[in-house]
Amino acid sequence: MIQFDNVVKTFGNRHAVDQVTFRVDEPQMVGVIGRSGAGKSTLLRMINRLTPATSGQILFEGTDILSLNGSAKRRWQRDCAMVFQQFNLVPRLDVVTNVMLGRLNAQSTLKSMFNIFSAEDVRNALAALDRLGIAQEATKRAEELSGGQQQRVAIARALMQDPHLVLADEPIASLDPMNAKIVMDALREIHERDNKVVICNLHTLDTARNYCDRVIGMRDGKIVFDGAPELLTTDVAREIYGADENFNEAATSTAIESPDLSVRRKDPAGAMTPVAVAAV
Ligand SMILES: Nc1ncnc2c1ncn2[C@@H]1O[C@H](COP(=O)(O)OP(=O)(O)OP(=O)(O)O)[C@@H](O)[C@H]1O
Repeated sequence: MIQFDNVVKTFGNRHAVDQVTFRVDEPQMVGVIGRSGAGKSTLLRMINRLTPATSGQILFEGTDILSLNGSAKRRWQRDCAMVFQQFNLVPRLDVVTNVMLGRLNAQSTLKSMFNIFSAEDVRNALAALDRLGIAQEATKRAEELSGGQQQRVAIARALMQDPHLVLADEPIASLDPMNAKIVMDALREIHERDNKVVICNLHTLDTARNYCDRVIGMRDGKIVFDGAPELLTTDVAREIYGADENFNEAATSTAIESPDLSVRRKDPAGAMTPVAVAAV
């Protein structure tokens, strides 16, 4: 599916992402963790070409996405939907229009300029909002919604893109624990029901452990851990976060109540397996 080969991103003489190589070969929910400045956002932003890579290759199903230009690049950006920490909605527009903006790259420039959407777009947007449990807010302005509701609108907008993969850059960093759980549950549901790759930057270890099939740990731009959440011991976490023996996991906790993934996480063959034996 997606493959990184020796990807580097430098800002001046600083390596934000340093020789990163990994591949995701099946629809997985991948959590990327690491302390602030480790390179998580830069990694994600290179996938959808918001940040240009300095060198290396990113392949999606064999296509070198770093060399895409013009309409091919726009099509790719539609195919990998991005969810941001700050939601990136248009505050004064109503919710349903915000969701339909996910279709923009799929329509003509003229239609895009005037926000002209078809009846089918409206139906699909309402269905996406319904799936996220907020269809009743469709006619409100985005700015009238709580943070958690706005993030669900942003996820509905991502769904409108019918993406190949969903990239979420610290989607719960601005949310309280209850809304964080709703948003993480929604991302997990998209992964499971639609069989999508979801790559999610997370600040907190417990969220990565609870929701992800695979965790990538970054430190100083490099991948220092790549494995199943069960392998993410305190010692490994210490290495990722660069903390000494006084490292306290609670400092990276959001206290989200754990979902019961024991009956949900899939093995590579698609069969359900308990968390303890789930493979990367
Ligand atoms: N546009 C930029 N210009 C210069 N330096 C940048 C830019 N974007 C990121 N960096 C630097 O690259 C490094 C990695 O940043 P990045 O935002 O990817 O880290 P992060 O792990 O996502 O951090 P956080 O969790 O705080 O968002 C940092 O040292 C950062 O200062």
